[in-house]
Amino acid sequence: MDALKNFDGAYWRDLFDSRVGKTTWPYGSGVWSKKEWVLPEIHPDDIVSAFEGNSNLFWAERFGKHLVGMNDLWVKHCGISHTGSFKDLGMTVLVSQVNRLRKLNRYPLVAVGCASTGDTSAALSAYCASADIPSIVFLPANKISMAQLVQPIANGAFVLSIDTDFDGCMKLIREVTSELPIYLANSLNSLRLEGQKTAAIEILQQFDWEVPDWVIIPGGNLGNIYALYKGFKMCQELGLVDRIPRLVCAQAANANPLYLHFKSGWGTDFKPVNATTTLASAIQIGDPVSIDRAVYALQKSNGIVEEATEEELMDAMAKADSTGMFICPHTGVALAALIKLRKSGVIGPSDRTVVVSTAHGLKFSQSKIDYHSKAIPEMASRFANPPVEVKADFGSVMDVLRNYLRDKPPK
Ligand SMILES: Cc1ncc(COP(=O)(O)O)c(C=O)c1O
Ligand SMILES: N[C@@H](CCOP(=O)(O)O)C(=O)O
Repeated sequence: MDALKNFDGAYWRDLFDSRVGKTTWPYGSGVWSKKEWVLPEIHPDDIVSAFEGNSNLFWAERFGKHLVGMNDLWVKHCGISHTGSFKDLGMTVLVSQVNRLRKLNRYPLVAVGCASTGDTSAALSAYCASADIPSIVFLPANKISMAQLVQPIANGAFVLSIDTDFDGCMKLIREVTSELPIYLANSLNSLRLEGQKTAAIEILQQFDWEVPDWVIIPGGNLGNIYALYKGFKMCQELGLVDRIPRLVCAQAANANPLYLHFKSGWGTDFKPVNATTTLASAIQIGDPVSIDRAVYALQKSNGIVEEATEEELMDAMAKADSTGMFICPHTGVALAALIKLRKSGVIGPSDRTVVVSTAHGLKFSQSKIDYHSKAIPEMASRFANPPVEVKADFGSVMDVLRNYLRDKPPK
């Protein structure tokens, strides 16, 4: 930081803005266009990048106006990315460093490994495959989506399907990487957070360096909420902006250890929980490795933790999709938290608010299929939009359409 402070805020703003939209290697990446803040020493030839980042900061006009009475609601689509989740931002940094270490031949690195609820393993396997580095992933059996599972398989990772949950996989990978020369790729490794923090810098850049009032992020292992905080804080400390947004971490009620800790007033000792099944499957985590980082970030940003039930998160996802988005259930958790915070008045109608969307909805399509076919037990699926089956003749089709159009007068 002292070295970075040799240059003022205007210098950094201009430097980062000058790289937007460029393909000069490696500055076409939303991560490596901030190389000096991420991993300054690495040579560009060692960088493993898919030009990740630079994701769409989408004005959620219709969801904002019609569902939460806001005109300044935005969704940062970090899931519109190479492997379909925000994990690419951190994985490019970690795999680049491993690539560099292997070339130095100083460390007996035989592979890179992670425990995963799906998206970390997808990102790790893709970036390792790109650099011809062996990858090993520990997955909780039958607890991730098919789309998530096929990614490491297709990318050539060594995939272990383990009869436990994510927390069990995380315990095992920590034990294994302390015994074997396998490099740990989970966000316990801070290299991941150095990449993920650039989403915060992008958000400020996309607002022309104006600071939003709120940023809402779904939380599981809790590395990302800290990474976003670090990105905002670096921008403040280096003079690019004069304040940071208030952060909200949104959790599934079925996997809500941070929420319970927050509601206890950040009581003396954090207690992990036994995370139970949630349709926001990627955050079914009861013993998050970055709990201390997340508490620090929330305390330093006057932050809040909210939770969402299964019905609340799925309804929020369905409503968001009905406004033209196609979000994952985890973004549904964040939007459900927003709805609650608007109802309680904590977030005001004119507050500029960003919801971080962490994965593409296509990775979790089965949950959407189940919702819209009303196949989720004990869930009303109020906004289900099932297809209408109709005989293949003109008369039957016209009858269905006349019925559908009857209460839709032309505008
Ligand atoms: C799609 C998705 N959203 C949100 C999260 C939560 O991120 P973190 O684990 O950094 O809290 C994860 C991973 O945990 C994820 O895969
Ligand atoms: N949801 C994550 C869980 C692991 O998170 P990490 O940031 O510690 O790798 C996943 O996609 O595996």
